Amino acid sequence: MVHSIKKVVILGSTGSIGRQTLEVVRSLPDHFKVLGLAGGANVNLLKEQAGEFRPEYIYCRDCHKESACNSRFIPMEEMAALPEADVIVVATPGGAGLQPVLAAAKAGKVVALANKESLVSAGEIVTGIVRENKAKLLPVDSEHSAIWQCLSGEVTPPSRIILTASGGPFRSLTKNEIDKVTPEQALKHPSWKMGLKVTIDSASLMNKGLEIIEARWLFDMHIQNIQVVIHPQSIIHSMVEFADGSLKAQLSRPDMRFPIQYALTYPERVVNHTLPRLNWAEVGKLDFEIPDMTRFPCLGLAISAGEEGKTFPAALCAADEVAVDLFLKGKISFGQIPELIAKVLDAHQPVSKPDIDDILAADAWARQKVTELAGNF
Ligand SMILES: NC(=O)C1=CN([C@@H]2O[C@H](COP(=O)(O)OP(=O)(O)OC[C@H]3O[C@@H](n4cnc5c(N)ncnc54)[C@H](OP(=O)(O)O)[C@@H]3O)[C@@H](O)[C@H]2O)C=CC1
Ligand SMILES: CC(=O)[C@@H](O)[C@H](O)COP(=O)(O)O
Repeated sequence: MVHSIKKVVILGSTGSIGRQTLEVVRSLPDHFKVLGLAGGANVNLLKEQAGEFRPEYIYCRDCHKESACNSRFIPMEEMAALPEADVIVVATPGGAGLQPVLAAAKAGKVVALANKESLVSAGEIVTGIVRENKAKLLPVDSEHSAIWQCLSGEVTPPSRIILTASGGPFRSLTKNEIDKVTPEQALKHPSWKMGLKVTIDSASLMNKGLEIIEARWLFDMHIQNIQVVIHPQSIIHSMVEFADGSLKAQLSRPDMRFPIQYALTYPERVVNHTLPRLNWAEVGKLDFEIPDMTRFPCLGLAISAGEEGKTFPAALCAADEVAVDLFLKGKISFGQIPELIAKVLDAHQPVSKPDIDDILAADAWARQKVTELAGNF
């Protein structure tokens, strides 16, 4: 089949998703050209990537314009809207991902979306701008890529989405034990190698809560029809149930290059011999459990914020981002992450039908509130 070479922009190229995106690009040189790269603090890696992939455009948060490399230095929002770009990979984490997603959506781009917080905080606004400008949101998050793939070819909406969760490293610990774990323990994810923030969110099950809200916007489902099942092997990436009770699931080895490649080559599927195949003899069996919201209160907090809507999800996201950072810096315990978020949500004065300024104000308020509350601990 004849295919054109897609020009790809990668925001967050020095992170876990960014590096794996570049691995996919490297393994399929006839399919992609890197048009732009953006990173934060890891200036040396960004320079190395720029040397190898020779992007026309670059952005680096922590370096001076002239020191990055030979590429043209432009802001991330401008890079996300480049007219010649075929696909924009947004893998900048947390609140830093929102403005690039909005810029790409306003420019009608195809967005391979790894950043989940933008949809959690401002799902209605982002999906509205996507629709108005005929942009496309292609999920990279493994669970949402799985659901997207399961829905392919279906003409009736699903009755239920079942998100799988690894359960994280503390799946079998008691509440008391979980509350006291160290950052080092929490960063040992059993099945995925990811950035710091999403790894801590996985350990607290906040990640699954954020993913419920993300799925709500991506697939236009009520939160009550999105459920979570613990599946420690992380081989089934999620499932969809239809009106007739039939279920579809998507499976692969836990390797983010699968959903990244699918989003980049969509609607085609492309042979890539560097991607690992499932060995059923090695897999042996697949296990499932129901999540325990008493031991993992972050999941319940996210579901409540998602059901309440308004500016609650934006406050949840921002509070979580700051709380995770405080935990990683040793300033609060793991058990204090949900405690702080619950207090922030209790104190939040929500705005109904928020516009983007309301979302940004809720985000700023929650960041300040959580810092203030943590100071009292
Ligand atoms: N990792 C994974 O497997 C998965 C991740 N996701 C989501 O994808 C997103 C990225 O995750 P992940 O790759 O793990 O994160 P990482 O922390 O590994 O990488 C983050 C990237 O963003 C850059 N960055 C951070 N802050 C800024 C900023 N303010 N301005 C510009 N660049 C910035 C970092 O630059 P630098 O390193 O140079 O500082 C780095 O390139 C998150 O939203 C996460 O939830 C979703 C599913 C799976
Ligand atoms: C790899 C990916 O997409 C993550 O969202 C991952 O699923 C996190 O693992 P948990 O299932 O432990 O949250």
